[in-house]
Amino acid sequence: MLRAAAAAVTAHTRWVDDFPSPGVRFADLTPVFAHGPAYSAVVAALASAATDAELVAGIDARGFLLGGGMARELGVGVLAVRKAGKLPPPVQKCEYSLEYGTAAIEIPDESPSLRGRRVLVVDDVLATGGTLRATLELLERVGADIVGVTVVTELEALGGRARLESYPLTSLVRL
Ligand SMILES: O=P(O)(O)OC[C@H]1O[C@H](OP(=O)(O)OP(=O)(O)O)[C@H](O)[C@@H]1O
Ligand SMILES: Nc1ncnc2[nH]cnc12
Repeated sequence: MLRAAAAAVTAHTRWVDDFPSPGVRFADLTPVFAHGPAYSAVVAALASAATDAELVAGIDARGFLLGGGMARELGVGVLAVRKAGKLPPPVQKCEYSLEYGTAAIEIPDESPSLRGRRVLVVDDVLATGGTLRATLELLERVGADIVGVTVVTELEALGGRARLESYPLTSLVRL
C-alpha cells in the first residue's frame, strides 16, 4: 500500500522552479490530489500512520485536503490548523519561519478541548520543519497527545526531520 502511494506521488508531483521566490524548487502536489486513484492511495497510506488517532489535525492549506480524507478513513474528527487571523478568538498562536519567509498559525484555545486527545498531524510537504514544529508546539500547549506526524513528501536537504526528532514522523516519499 505504501509503495503504491509513493509511486503515485512521484508520478503526479509537479516541480516548479523559482516559486514562490528565486532559488526555491517548489513541490506542487495539486495534481496528486486531483487524480482520484492517487488521492485515495495517499490518504489511505497516511491514515495508516496512526490508526489509534482520535483526531486528525491538517495544516493550512493542503493539509486540509489530506486531513479530511484521513479522518473519514479512520472514522474520527478533523481539526484545521489555520494561518493566523482566520479563526475567531480565543486562539493559541505560534510564529515560525520556513524556506521562503515567516508566518504564524493558530488553533482554537479551548473549543474543542484537545487535552489528552490522541492527535495525528498531517501536511503535504516537510521542508525546514518550521510549520510542523510550530503546529506541534501549539497542540502540546493545549495538552494534546501527538500519536503521529505524517507528510506526503519530505525534502531531506532542508533538514526538517532533525527538528522533529522527538515525534513519530513518517513520510511517503523522501527526496
Ligand atoms: O517545513 P516548512 O519549511 O515549514 O515548509 C512546509 C510548508 O510549506 C508549505 O506551505 P506554505 O507555507 O507555502 O503555505 P500554503 O499551504 O498556504 O501554500 C507546505 O504546504 C508546508 O505547510
Ligand atoms: N520546496 C517546497 N515545495 C513545497 N512546499 C514547500 N514548503 C517549503 N518549501 C517547499
